[in-house]
Amino acid sequence: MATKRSVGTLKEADLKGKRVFVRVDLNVPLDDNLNITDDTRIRAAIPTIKYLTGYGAKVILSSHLGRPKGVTPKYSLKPLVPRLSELLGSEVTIAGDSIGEEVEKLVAQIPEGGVLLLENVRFHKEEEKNDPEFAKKLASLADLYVNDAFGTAHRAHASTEGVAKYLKPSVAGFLMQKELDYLVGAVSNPKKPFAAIVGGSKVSSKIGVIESLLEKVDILLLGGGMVFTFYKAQGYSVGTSLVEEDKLGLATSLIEKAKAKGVSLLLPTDVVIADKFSADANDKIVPASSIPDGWMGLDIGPDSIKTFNEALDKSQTVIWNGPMGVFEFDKFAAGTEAIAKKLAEISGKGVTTIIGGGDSVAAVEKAGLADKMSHISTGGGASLELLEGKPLPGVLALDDA
Ligand SMILES: Nc1ncnc2c1ncn2[C@@H]1O[C@H](COP(=O)(O)OP(=O)(O)OP(=O)(O)O)[C@@H](O)[C@H]1O
Ligand SMILES: O=C(O)[C@H](O)COP(=O)(O)O
Repeated sequence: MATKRSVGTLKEADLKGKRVFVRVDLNVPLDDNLNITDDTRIRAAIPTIKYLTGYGAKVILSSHLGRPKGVTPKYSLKPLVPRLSELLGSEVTIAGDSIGEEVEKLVAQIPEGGVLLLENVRFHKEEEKNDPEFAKKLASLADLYVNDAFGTAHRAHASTEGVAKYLKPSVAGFLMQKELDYLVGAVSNPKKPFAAIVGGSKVSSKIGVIESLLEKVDILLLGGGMVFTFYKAQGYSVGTSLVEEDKLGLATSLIEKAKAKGVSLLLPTDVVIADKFSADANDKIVPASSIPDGWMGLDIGPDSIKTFNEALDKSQTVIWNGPMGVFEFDKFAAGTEAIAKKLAEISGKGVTTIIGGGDSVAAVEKAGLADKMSHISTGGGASLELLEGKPLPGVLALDDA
């Protein structure tokens, strides 16, 4: 069963004076000094919280951070409090735990329109086990449940799935709804022609998404490290490029499947190659069919960019997952940047452009083009699973619309 798109949403009448348990995904990157290096997920959580406080609800926020094994100070949510308070325009209180007497006392003290942030919910091993008793304890804190943690919706954990069984109504927040509108709505009912761009390092991690997209798209553009497995399967020499030897047959069958479905599958025609995997490697551009021994492909070349751009100019809906090359190294970032620029340009002409999480989002942000896209997903793994057509437990657990 694919994930449903229509879930119950927030209704103002239910809110005044109510205690609302809001699961958000505040799993943001922190540096060694615990400074937030990208606050996108905090900003994305704000509209739902503001809506709830604006209608006089008492908001209990819950999130995980990282993958702690037990209570681990470096995974505390405390460093997030100043930024969260600043963005909300009001002081957020943090509890020392997510269940227990102290938490219950703090919940009882939340004023109408106030926000209490519970400590990292993964400090309890019962969270990831989706332990029903733990879920019941979380549920007992509140009158209703809002799940706005799209980035964690692929996890069936106590605060993302279990709690919805014990707390009604259980509804989606605005971020969750927006993600579903784009990643389920636009993809299942796209304006055509519909193009997908899939890149990233390995074909093995994108098989599901490629197979699922082949059922829906008119054009499929492939880039990144995975293309060398496709080249090798076609008999090209690929030098020392990334190749998954056990996926050669799969690459051939994906090419055949595209043909059978009438999908225009475009592989890069030229590549930027390097003599080592390094930012200061020597580089040159060669046709895809002639990568010399000892060299590896690290980006798509200018001819491929031109062909990909022409295909994108014909499209009305575009979804992008995975960079075209090793964009972390400036020398091999041009292909990824070119795609980001083209998508920004066609977005301005009314084309729906969806960036499906993970490294492609980082690349779009690095290029300063994030606000030009129709939708940038806050979920890496979650958006990939959704695009693969897998049900998301955190969404399935919510009430129907
Ligand atoms: N030609 C290449 N050779 C080796 N690595 C590559 C190549 N092209 C891209 N990559 C690497 O692929 C990585 C991204 O791959 P991944 O499959 O994780 O993409 P993603 O789906 O966008 O990210 P995430 O897994 O975070 O959602 C980048 O770190 C990039 O450097
Ligand atoms: O960053 C993510 O993808 C989400 O916050 C989920 O985190 P997890 O992979 O540790 O479950």
